[in-house]
Amino acid sequence: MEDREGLKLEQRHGKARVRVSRVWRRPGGEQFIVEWNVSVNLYSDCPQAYFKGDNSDIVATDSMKNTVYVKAKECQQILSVEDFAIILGNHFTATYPQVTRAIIKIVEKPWERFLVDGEHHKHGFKLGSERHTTEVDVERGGALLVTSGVEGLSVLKTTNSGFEGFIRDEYTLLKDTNERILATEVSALWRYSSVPLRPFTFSERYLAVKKALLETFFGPPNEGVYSPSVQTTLYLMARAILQRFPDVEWVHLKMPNLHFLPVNLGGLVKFNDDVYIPTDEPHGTIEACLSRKHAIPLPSKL
Ligand SMILES: O=c1[nH]c(=O)c2[nH]c(=O)[nH]c2[nH]1
Repeated sequence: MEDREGLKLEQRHGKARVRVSRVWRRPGGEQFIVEWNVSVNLYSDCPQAYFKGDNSDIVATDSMKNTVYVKAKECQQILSVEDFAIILGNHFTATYPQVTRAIIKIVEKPWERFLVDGEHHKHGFKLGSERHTTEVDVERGGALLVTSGVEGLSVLKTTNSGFEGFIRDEYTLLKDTNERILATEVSALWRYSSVPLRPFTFSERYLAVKKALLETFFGPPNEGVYSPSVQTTLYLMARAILQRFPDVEWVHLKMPNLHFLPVNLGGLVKFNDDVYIPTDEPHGTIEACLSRKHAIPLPSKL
C-alpha cells in the first residue's frame, strides 16, 4: 500500500488463465496427464511503475506465464493442483525481493483414465464432470494458506425432498410440498488449518470430501434421506466435512436450487410427480460458510 498526493494505492498484478498440460510417461507404458488452468497474482512492491512509468521493479506477467510451463516441466512426479500451486507461490516469493505475497489459483480439467471392460487404458482418457480447484496464498516469510475446492458437482434426487412452512403473504404462489425433485450443482471450498505434507494427501482428501458431500446429499442407497430444504441439506453436508476432517477450518458451499417445475396442462397433462420442466433460469441461490468457532473469519468468499 502506498500513499501519494493524499491518495492510497493498493495494487497487484498477475497472469490469468494460463493453460498448461503435463504428461508423465512410465517405463511400462502407463501414462498420466493433467490439464490445469492457472492464475497467478503477485503482491509486489513496484509503486514507481504506477507513479513514474518506471518498470524496473515489475515481474512481467509474461514471465509469470513462462514460469508455469518451466515449473510443470520440472515436476518429475504427478502431483495435485495444491502441490503445484504451493511450488509456484514459493517460487515467486523466494525469487523476487519485490514480491511479498503470491496467490495462485488452479482449476483442473477432469480427465479420467478410460476403463475398457474393467481394464484401465494405458494412455486413453475421457472427460469427467466436476473440477478440482485450489487457491494457495503464500506470504514471503512462509505463511501459507491452502484452500481446496470442487466445482460443477451436479447432483439430483427424484424424491425425498420438500419445502414447507415458509413465509406466506400476498407475493406467495408456491405451494407447500413434501414431494419434489432436488437438483443442484455444488461448489465447495474448504480451508486447511495445517498444511499436510504427505504426498497425495490433497488428492486423496479431494476424493474423501466429495464422498462425504455426496453421501450426505443422497443418504443411504435404499431409503435415502429426507431434505426439508436446500438450506438444511447444505448445513448437513458442510457439517459432515468438519466432523470427518479435523484439519479443515471452514467449508463454504454454494448450492443453487435448480428447479424441476411440475407440468400441469389442464386436460392435456395431469401432473402425477412424473413430467417436469427442468430449468436453471431463474434458480434459487443458497450459500453458506460453516467454520469452527476458533477459525479466522472469511471476509471475501460470500
Ligand atoms: O429448499 C428451498 N429453499 C428455499 O429457500 C426455497 N425458496 C423456494 O422458492 N424454494 C425453495 N427451496
